[in-house]
Amino acid sequence: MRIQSEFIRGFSALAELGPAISVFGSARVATDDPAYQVGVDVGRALVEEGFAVVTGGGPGAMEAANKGAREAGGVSVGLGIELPFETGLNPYVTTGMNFRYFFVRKTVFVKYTQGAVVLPGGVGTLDEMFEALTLVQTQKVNHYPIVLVGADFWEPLRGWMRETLLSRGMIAAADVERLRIVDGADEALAFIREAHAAALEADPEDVAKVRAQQLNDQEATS
Ligand SMILES: C/C(=C\CNc1ncnc2c1ncn2[C@@H]1O[C@H](COP(=O)(O)O)[C@@H](O)[C@H]1O)CO
Repeated sequence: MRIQSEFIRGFSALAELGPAISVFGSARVATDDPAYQVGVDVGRALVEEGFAVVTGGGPGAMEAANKGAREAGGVSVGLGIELPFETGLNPYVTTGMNFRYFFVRKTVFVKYTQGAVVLPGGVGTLDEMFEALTLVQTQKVNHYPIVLVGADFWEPLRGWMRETLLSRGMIAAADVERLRIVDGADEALAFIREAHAAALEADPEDVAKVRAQQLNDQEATS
């Protein structure tokens, strides 16, 4: 029951959200780390393109993306998580909620966004990135671009995926290509823009359908 109500709360909280992009990334990046500024730039660029920004609402790269989004005057969402060492939502979140369950939160991330920008991070970031990739690989989610920012950080991972996973037949070549690696906010945004336009062209009613589904969810829960 607790799990069910958390799904309902999550769906209700974001039911009115328009086009949005998830931003995943390390909770531990300091504000003076160059990676923090990349997060700020990503948040700002997404808002200027018309997207809401959805992060884990915590510190580090999440805070950076929320900061960029908020300073650009956009919708800055934080899907926080209750942890033994509570950090709370960062001050740049304009729409927030806290989850008890990681798996509910991950569902909300993918359900209410049209793609993901992944900044360098640790196991939490990898978990979120591979969750999204699994859903795309299995076609549970379509037209969901995943862009990894920071070639020096991400290329070794993609190399391992090619040299170990692909060469042993555990993934397909297309799966490796599903992860686009770029440097900087401008390149990330260019990919998201291109992928979003392609999604709309492939299915012009896509955004309208997502919106209608969100409104249905809201009605079902109210
Ligand atoms: C460890 C620290 C803070 C933890 N607080 C978090 N708050 C919100 N979301 C979090 C937190 N920690 C992890 N996440 C989620 O995972 C990703 C980051 O994990 P990583 O292991 O740091 O890469 C992130 O996208 C969040 O969704 C420090 O004080």
